[in-house]
Amino acid sequence: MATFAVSSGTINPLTRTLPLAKNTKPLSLFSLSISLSLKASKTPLRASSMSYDKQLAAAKKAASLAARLCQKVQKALLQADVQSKSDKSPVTVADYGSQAVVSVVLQKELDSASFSLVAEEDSGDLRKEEGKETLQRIMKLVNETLASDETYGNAPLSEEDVLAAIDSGRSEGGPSGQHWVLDPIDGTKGFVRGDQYAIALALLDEGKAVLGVLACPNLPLSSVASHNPQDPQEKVGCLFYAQVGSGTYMQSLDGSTPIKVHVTDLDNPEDASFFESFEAAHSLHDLSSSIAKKLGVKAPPVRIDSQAKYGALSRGDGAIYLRFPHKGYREKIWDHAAGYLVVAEAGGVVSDAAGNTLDFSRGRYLDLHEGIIVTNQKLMPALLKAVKESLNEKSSSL
Ligand SMILES: Nc1ncnc2c1ncn2[C@@H]1O[C@H](COP(=O)(O)O)[C@@H](OP(=O)(O)O)[C@H]1O
Ligand SMILES: [Mg+2]
Ligand SMILES: [Mg+2]
Ligand SMILES: [Mg+2]
Repeated sequence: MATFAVSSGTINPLTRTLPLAKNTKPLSLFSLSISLSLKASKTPLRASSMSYDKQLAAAKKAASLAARLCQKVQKALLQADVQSKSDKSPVTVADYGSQAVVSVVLQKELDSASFSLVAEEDSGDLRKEEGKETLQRIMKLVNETLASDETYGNAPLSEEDVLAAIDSGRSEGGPSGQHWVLDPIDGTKGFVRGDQYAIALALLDEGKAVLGVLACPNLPLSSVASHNPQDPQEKVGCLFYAQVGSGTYMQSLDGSTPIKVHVTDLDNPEDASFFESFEAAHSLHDLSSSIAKKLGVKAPPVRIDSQAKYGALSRGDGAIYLRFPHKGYREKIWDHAAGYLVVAEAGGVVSDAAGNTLDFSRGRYLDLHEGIIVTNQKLMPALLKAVKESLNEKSSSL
């Protein structure tokens, strides 16, 4: 299979040839390859106890276990060679299973009395007669996954427990109190293709994102830009996490020493590269091209699925992320909350096309002015200008 899937000036360096993350090399090798390729400093975690430390530890554990479940399903899916889009059942199983695992872990680790979760999936279809078999499969997967962690080994969940765990994600969120925000598999289409996906978990406090965790099982530990999927030595599986005011860290999903990451400090757009959705249905590729051209960006777009784009940008793999959904689409908070904080704490800026910061306090939807743009502080003024000009040209040509 090709190392790079190149089509019409586009690079997708992360094809399905990526191996799934496994327990592999000693930690020192991870640290070496990461620090060489990312030029990121190895910084010890802050010793002082922050107010969200306990929630962060629970969120990392929850996302890592959910990633384990997803990896298992994706592996089976690819081996069985049934990744046609018409066969949605394995995806459904992984989406629900991941949501149940995260919900259970958070409630076990934290005070469940005040637990509020805004999550993508609900159990409606699983409670129907035709959902019975799927529910059985999910229950088995969830129990196997929880049992793989020694702390949860001996109390298997019933079908009703699994349904309740999934449905705990029905919170509406909002501007007051604390709410977890979960996308159990972001980038479902990438997941089915064997490409990128993420488990994205954030915590909102009084409407603001205060924690962001992104588990990206297929993302290389080294930069996407230098990634060679045909190199069997190259490791994949990243866990990004950010706590408000404390920066962004990345470690291997297998548990290497965390390193602090930063967005690129590029100030010349000619040297920048930009990310966008792999799926043209999710973002207007033509509009991104026009913006990039105005800015003077020379490199072709890097198209990858899911909030792995935010993770990759937070460590400087690329400088810009452009997302312009088709008219009428309403963004959801779980598609951006975790990625937003991961980038913001790494020194980046995330805004809508008018330069407004994202507002996660309005419930399940993220209402904004046309599109989401992400870059570093130096490039943002020029990017906003290019976006404005391109949008004006687009509307005057209609
Ligand atoms: N028509 C559309 N326009 C924009 N985003 C869409 C869309 N249809 C689905 N999406 C969202 O795009 C997300 C994936 O983003 P990306 O293109 O960056 O991989 C999906 O998340 P899920 O896969 O969790 O459903 C979904 O929420
Ligand atoms: Mg999503
Ligand atoms: Mg999803
Ligand atoms: Mg979805």
